[in-house]
Formats: sequence, structure tokens, C-alpha cells
Amino acid sequence: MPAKTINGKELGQKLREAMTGEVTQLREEGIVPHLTVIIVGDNPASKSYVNGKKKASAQTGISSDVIEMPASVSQEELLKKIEELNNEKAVHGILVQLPLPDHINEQLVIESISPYKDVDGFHPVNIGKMMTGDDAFLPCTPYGIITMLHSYNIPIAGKHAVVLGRSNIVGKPVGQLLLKENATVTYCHSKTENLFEYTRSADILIAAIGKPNMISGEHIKDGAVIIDVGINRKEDGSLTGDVDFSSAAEKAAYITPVPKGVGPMTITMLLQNTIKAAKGLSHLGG
Ligand SMILES: NC(=O)C1=CN([C@@H]2O[C@H](COP(=O)(O)OP(=O)(O)OC[C@H]3O[C@@H](n4cnc5c(N)ncnc54)[C@H](OP(=O)(O)O)[C@@H]3O)[C@@H](O)[C@H]2O)C=CC1
Ligand SMILES: Nc1nc(=O)c2c([nH]1)NC[C@@H]1CN(c3ccc(C(=O)N[C@@H](CCC(=O)O)C(=O)O)cc3)C=[N+]21
Repeated sequence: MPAKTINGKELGQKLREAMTGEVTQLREEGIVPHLTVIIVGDNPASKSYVNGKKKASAQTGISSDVIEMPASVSQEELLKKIEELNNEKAVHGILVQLPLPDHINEQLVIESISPYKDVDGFHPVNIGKMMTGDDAFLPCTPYGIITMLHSYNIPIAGKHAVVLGRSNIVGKPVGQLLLKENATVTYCHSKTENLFEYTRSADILIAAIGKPNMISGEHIKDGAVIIDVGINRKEDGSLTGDVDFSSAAEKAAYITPVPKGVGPMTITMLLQNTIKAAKGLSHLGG
């Protein structure tokens, strides 16, 4: 039976509509949730997500601004800007678009953002709290994936979830969140031997590797749930995921498309985190 498509664009839109009520309430209390995005250099792909974020925030009533810095900006200058934003009461969320140019230490930059304003959920304090199951800012892509599974009433507990990729922003945290939901989790990466033996045994397969169409129908189990995180730009400018959608959709029970799958959910959860930041951060002891 052909798979049901998980429509992240539509779900994200619905969740953002539901957020407008929360934002209105905050505004009535005199709090205007505000997100500041810092973008270093002028990578056109980065600009495209930044524009997506801008549009989606405006739609929910969240205010946002973008600080553009040249690729040649010094690390010191970037850290100084972050420090200013950490101290600015009207700014609730700070996002520094990754990757950063080679002369800037990415980890140092992540750690310089106040954990109370870390709406990406990349700060070690938030990662630690996520691991122990405490309230924290959850990284947006993994949070969006779990939200999709819940919204489509897809059972997770007891299932074999196979995560392809172990980056700090997607692979590692999505595995942790699935574990919290009582899945049995296997991580695969570029050194994994016999990768397709794992993909074929997955009830839930998360592909976050950045290799266009590497996973196809022959690599998956009948009735599996396929979450395609990959965003690969083709020569003609269009996007494709890590999964060959048409062959996988013939076998899967559920599948996310690219575009209109995980991407719009990432942006939606970023806005959810910004609202959380604006509501106050007592859960982090602040
Ligand atoms: N939809 C969204 O909102 C988002 C999408 N993305 C997209 O998701 C993809 C992954 O992003 P990100 O996690 O940042 O990427 P990284 O490049 O940081 O990590 C890729 C991971 O995939 C593994 N990998 C690479 N090649 C293979 C292979 N042939 N077989 C098995 N594993 C492999 C790597 O293994 P190793 O660790 O051994 O090197 C690594 O762990 C990209 O396409 C990115 O554009 C990213 C963020 C958000
Ligand atoms: N600090 C930081 N936080 C991030 O969350 C972050 C980052 N850096 N660096 C880059 C990656 C990538 N990422 C995407 C988010 C949404 C879409 C998205 O909405 N994509 C649309 C298509 C957009 C288009 O057509 O270009 C879709 O999939 O439907 C894509 C990619 C966030 N990232």
C-alpha cells in the first residue's frame, strides 16, 4: 500500500496558527517575543532559511530581526555582539546561523549564547538537560520530528528507530528524544558496516546524512516510517532529500517529503522555543 505523506508544511502552519493566541496573550502582558538571527557571510542557501524564519515569525506575531555580518568578521566582534544581545532584555531568542567561516570557533560561539536565549538548543546546558530529561530548549529539527510523529499518532514506544547521522544538531539529539519516547535506538554513520542491514530492520528510519537519494525502497522494511531530514540542492536549484521518495513511498507506511517535510517543522519549533524564552526561563534557574 502506498505510504501516507506526512505534510510538515501543513502541520507547521497549523501549529503556528495555534501559537498566535499565546503570542497575543504575551503581547497583552507587555511582552513582545523577539528573535534575533545572526548570519555571517552571504551564503544564498542560508539567506533562504533566514527569509523563511522571518516570514513565519511575522505570521505568528513574533518580532524578529536579522544581523548580517561579513564573512571576514572577527571572532571577537561576533562574540561582542552576542554578549550585547545576551544583555538586551527585549531579545528573548538568539540564533547564530551555522556553519560559520573557518576562522571562527563554532563551539565557542554556541557556548557564548546565554542558555536562556538558546532557542536552537545547541548550548551544552540545554543538551545536558535534554539528556537527563529536564525541561530545556530542544533542538528544533529533532523536536519537529517528534512533534510530527505525535501529530500523526505514530507509535514510538518499543519500535526500532534507526538514525542515520550523528551530528550534534540532528542525528545525536533525535536519537535521544526517540529513546525518551521508549524506542530502541540504533545510530549509524559513515563508518557503519552493512548499513542497509540496519535500515531494513528499522520501524522508524531517520535519514540525516546529506546524501541525495541514498536510501531507496529496497533499503527499507514494509510498513516503515521514513523521516527524511536531508536537504540537498540539485543543479537545477530544486531540493531533494536523502531518500528516493517514489520508491520508498511504495513500501513505507508514512514518509516525509523534501521540501515541505521536516524543514518547515524546524522553523515552527524555533518559534515555539522563542515563545518559551519570552515566557521566562525559570525552568533553567534564571
Ligand atoms: N530539514 C531541516 O530542518 C534540516 C536539514 N538538515 C540537513 O540534514 C542533513 C544532515 O545535516 P547535519 O546533521 O547537519 O550534517 P553533518 O554533515 O553534520 O552530518 C552528517 C552525518 O551523516 C553521516 N554520514 C555521511 N555520509 C554517510 C554515509 N554514506 N552513510 C552513513 N552515514 C553517513 C556522517 O557520519 P560521520 O559522523 O561518520 O562523518 C554524519 O554523522 C543535511 O542534508 C542538512 O542539509 C540539517 C539541519 C536541519
Ligand atoms: N543555528 C542554526 N540553526 C538551524 O536550525 C540551522 C542552521 N543553523 N543552519 C542550517 C540548517 C538548515 N535548516 C533548515 C531549516 C528549514 C528549512 C526549510 O524550511 N526548508 C524548506 C524549503 C526551503 C527552500 O525552498 O529553500 C522545506 O524543506 O520545505 C531548511 C533548512 C536550519 N538550520
